[in-house]
Parts: sequence; C-alpha cells; structure tokens
Amino acid sequence: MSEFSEWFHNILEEAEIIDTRYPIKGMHVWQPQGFKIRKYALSLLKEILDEDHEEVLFPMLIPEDELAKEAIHVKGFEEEVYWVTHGGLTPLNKKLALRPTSETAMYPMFALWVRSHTDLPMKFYQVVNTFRYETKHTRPLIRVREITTFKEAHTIHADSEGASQQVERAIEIYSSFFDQLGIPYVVTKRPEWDKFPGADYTMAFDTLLPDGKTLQIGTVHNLGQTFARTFDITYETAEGEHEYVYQTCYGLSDRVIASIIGIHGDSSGLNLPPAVAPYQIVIVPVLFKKTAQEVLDFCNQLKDKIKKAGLRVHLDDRDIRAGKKYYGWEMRGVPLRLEIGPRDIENKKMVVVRRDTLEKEIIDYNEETLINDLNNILGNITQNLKTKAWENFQDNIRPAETLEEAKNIITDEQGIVSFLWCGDESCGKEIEEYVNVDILGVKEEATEGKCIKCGKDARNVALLAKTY
Ligand SMILES: Nc1ncnc2c1ncn2[C@@H]1O[C@H](COS(=O)(=O)NC(=O)[C@@H](N)CS)[C@@H](O)[C@H]1O
Ligand SMILES: [Mg+2]
Ligand SMILES: [Zn+2]
Repeated sequence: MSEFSEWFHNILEEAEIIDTRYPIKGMHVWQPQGFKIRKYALSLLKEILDEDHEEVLFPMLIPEDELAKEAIHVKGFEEEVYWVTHGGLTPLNKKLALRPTSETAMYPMFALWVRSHTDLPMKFYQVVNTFRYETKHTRPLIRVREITTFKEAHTIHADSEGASQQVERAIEIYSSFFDQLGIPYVVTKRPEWDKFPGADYTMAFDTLLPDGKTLQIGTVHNLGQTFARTFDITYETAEGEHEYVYQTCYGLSDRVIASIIGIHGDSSGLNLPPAVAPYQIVIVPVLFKKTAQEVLDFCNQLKDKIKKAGLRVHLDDRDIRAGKKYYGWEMRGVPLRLEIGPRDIENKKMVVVRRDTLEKEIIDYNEETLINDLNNILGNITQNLKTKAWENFQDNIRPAETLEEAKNIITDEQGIVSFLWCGDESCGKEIEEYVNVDILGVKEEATEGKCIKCGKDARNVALLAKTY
C-alpha cells in the first residue's frame, strides 16, 4: 500500500488511538482506545518478563557527568538528548538529561547493588517514557521524540557466557511476545557500524510494514564489560577476587503498537488480535418494533454470560442503523461480532461475523458450549492473523544473486533482499551505496558462495531493505 502512511495516520485518528495535535512535534496523547491496546500488549510482555526479571523504576533525569562517563555511548546520543537547565528561575549548576535510555541512570546504582557473585545474575526491566530529539522525519508511534512505551531490560552476569546466554534468552522472550501478537520478524546481527553505542554487538528484530519498508521493533545488546569498567560495577568472586560484571540490555517501544495496527490492519480499519482488543466481542441486536424488548433482554443476558467468562464484550443497543454499527466496530477492529434477531432466538441460532475474514457464519446457539465456541473462534482469529502476516512477510524476502538484481528488487518490490556478503565493512558500505538502502545485518553464516559485491568467499547471508 503506497498510501500506507496516509492510511496509518487516518486510522490512528478515526479509531481514536492517539491524538497527534499535542503542540510538541513527535509527542502525542494516548486516547482511551489506544491506551487499552497498549495496556493489553504490555500485560502480555510483563507476563513473560515477570517470570525471571524484577520490575523497577528509575528517575527520568540523568546528571550530565553520569551521561558523559561512557564516551562511545554519549557520542551516540549527544545529538538526541533533551536537557533540563533550570529549576524554576534558578539555573542548575549541573545540566540534567531527560533519559534517552537508562544505562547511565541505572549503572551507577548497579555499582552499589552488586557485591558478590551470589548476587548474580540480576535481571531488571522498566517501562518508561524516554526522550530522543529525532531529527529524521518523526511519525506517530514509529519515530517519536517522546517514546512513551519504552520497555528496557538490563541484566548483570558474572561471566561472558551468562551475558551471551541472556542475549539468546532475550531473543526468545521477544519472539514469544511478537508471536502472541502475530507480528512477523527476522532477527539479524546489526553491522558493526550500526550497533547500539557502547555495545559489543546488537541483535535486532525487524518487521515489514505494508509500504515495503522494514521497522526495527526490538533490539538486544550484549554490552560485555564496557559499562562495568566505566561505572566500576564489580563483584567479589568465590575466591575473594574482584571481577567486572558482564551486561546485556534489550528494548522495545511504541513501534510494537504501530506494527499491530499497520500489519494486521486492512481497508476496513483496525484488525486486532483478540489478546489486545479493547472489545473482543460486540453484540448487535437486530431490533424490530414488536420484538425489540425480547431481543434486548436476550442480548443483555448473553452479554452478562460472556462477560462472566472473562471476555471483553460490548452490547451496542444504540438506536442507529445496523449498517452504521457494523462499519464502526469493523473500523475499530473488534475481532468478533454477534448479530441477534428475533428469528435467531427462535431457531436457537446466532450470526457471527469474524473481523479477520469479514465472513458471516450462522452457528447453533448452545448454552452449554457457547463460551467454548466463542473462544475457539477467537483463537482461530489469532492464528489466522499470524499466519497471514507471516505468509506476506516471507513472500517479501527475496534472494539476489547480483547487486543489479538487489537494486531492482528494492526499486520494484521493496521488502527485504537476502544476499551473500564477505562481511567486510568497506564492502558492506559499497553495497549500501550502490543499492541505496541499509544492510539490516547478518542472518546466518554462509557455508559457500561468493560475496555479491567483491566476489571473495561469502562469510554470511545478510539482509538489506529500505527502513524506517
Ligand atoms: N524515536 C523512536 N521512536 C520509537 N521507537 C524507537 C525510537 N528509537 C528507538 N526506538 C525503539 O526502541 C528500541 C530500543 O532502542 S535502542 O536504542 O535500540 N536500544 C536501547 O535503547 C537499549 N538501551 C536497549 S533498552 C529500538 O529497537 C526501537 O524499536
Ligand atoms: Mg535512533
Ligand atoms: Zn565483499
């Protein structure tokens, strides 16, 4: 959809997800519908993290000298940091940064918290707003200046194996989270020149939006001992020695909500996985003069029964045309609509309309199996949304044997191109130059074949794409 950007902005407004009229560029207001989707998505994520992470909350402001301690890190962020310079009318003697991410807020405290090897590993996360003065084109939920839903995890380990195992664990956590949302992704190791400032290496999750551009929806960084040395985070070993710790951090943001909306959405509007839908079921009674009260009574009982079963259900008994109701709930992406008229009650039938396929189906209304039947359909919708998204994603990963081919794929189809690469930075830069898009990173080792650019033995299978 070349007009994806217009579709995206329209649906954010029409479905009342966020209000972009707030008078600061790149900072927006979560409206009730959007806030609920965000809340349900976060509860899925927290359920996974709370297995073996502790949730914490650090101050938003970071003293200038702490931020500056890690030279590479601060270099990477110096153009993006917002500063607080005054307390009221009084100039502060020390500028305070609004956290762009929280390494330099947390790690001075980690130096105080970590004492012995028995304290390790430590795994923390927080869900906070962070601030980045993005100079590239800002876009709601995709590239914002206040990242309102920044989940950042920070872990501390006694040795490098611990850290590298945690990187793998974080990749599992993100995969499971995105799988529950039906968001497809590819994981690559970012090139040296595009890793997180201060990290040894960065693993990134990229998905694909309908306009053929990839979106980085999560990153996992192995920080090695770099920050430990800078912030003097050491622990006493069993032998009484002092060792620097090894660390990882991994983050995701509002981009997850952008992906749910952009990937599952269609020309009728939002198309929400039941797990994050503010309403999972909407009941629309078919009202005629004579039988209206009987139908309403039946629908109210039905709503109570569904609600008691823990599903988020709404009875739309407004006195407006049914068609207007259907349009509105489809636009808001409600996964399942039940249409109940006097004859359905008589025949013990129920009309169900799935949002994912927009198909109408008449099913038996069976008191005993009703909740089970509804949950089965909702489960089916979840699975169908995920399958369709993955099929479309995989259809848009194309191999290129030559640079020319790579360039043509990007020009004609966009999407993701896979190619053989020697892994040399200079060669990689020339490839980006020629195809005029970014190398996402390395997907896997290559066992044979020649580099697409220089003809040397290929070391890995790499991906490139036009990115947000
Ligand atoms: N301006 C932005 N708007 C929305 N999301 C963003 C923005 N900048 C980064 N993100 C998201 O935030 C994730 C984590 O950001 S990051 O810089 O890669 N990594 C960190 O900040 C590390 N401290 C891990 S928590 C990115 O993968 C990306 O999905
Ligand atoms: Mg950035
Ligand atoms: Zn090469």
